Amino acid sequence: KHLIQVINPNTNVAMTHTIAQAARSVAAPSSEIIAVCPTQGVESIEGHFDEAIAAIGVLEQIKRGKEQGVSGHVIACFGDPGLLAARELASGPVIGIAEAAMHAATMVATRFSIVTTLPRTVIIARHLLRQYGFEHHCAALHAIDLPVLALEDGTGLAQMKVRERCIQAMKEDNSGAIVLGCGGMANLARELTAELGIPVIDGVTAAVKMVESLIALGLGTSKHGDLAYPNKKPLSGCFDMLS
Ligand SMILES: NC(=O)NC1=NC(=O)NC1=O
Repeated sequence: KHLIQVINPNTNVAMTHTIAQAARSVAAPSSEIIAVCPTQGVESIEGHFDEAIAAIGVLEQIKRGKEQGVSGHVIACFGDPGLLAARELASGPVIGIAEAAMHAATMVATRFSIVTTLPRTVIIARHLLRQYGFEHHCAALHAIDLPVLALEDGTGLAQMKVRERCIQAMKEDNSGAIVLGCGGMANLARELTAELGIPVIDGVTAAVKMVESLIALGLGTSKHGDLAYPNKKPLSGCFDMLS
């Protein structure tokens, strides 16, 4: 069995469960999903400040996963917080859910739209589109204008808004696919794909399958150059947990 660590970078236990369920729904029989979230940090990630905090928790979990002998890691937040730092620490592959969903979308459509949570997180998705080279593949970005944890409040309002926004995007953007812009939306993709008749892509499930593929190909994170293990140096205060 290959252990695959799926990290919810926020500390919300309900969302960690949503993410874990989605990951396990597609995991191969040869994979075992270990779903975790930081021991300390922020309950939802809705901007640059939250991402900076969450990145430390991601690194702490990457280190723990390595100690547990996991074969690969997923960063299950649509900002892919701490992705490159995590790749320096990791031996196996590390894939972010935005990266995974965007790549999958470009394989099934020439253009895709993104439906995310708060308007202020749209800029983070834009930065990732540029970083990954997908600016010209993304036709539009939409926000349901609800906070991330509305997806776990049990009212179904956020899920209804996601559905409405996906239908609107399909009509307005002339995109062939839609990317769900939050780890907490992971359980909505299959139903929306069936109902809308358009690939609606969740990054958690996409990332799990991509990590499995890289593991099967014998591809870990390159340790040649900038993703080599961090230079050894003393880490002071609370950061000594990372040394
Ligand atoms: N765009 C987002 O909603 N990002 C996210 N914040 C979280 O806490 N999890 C996400 O996926």
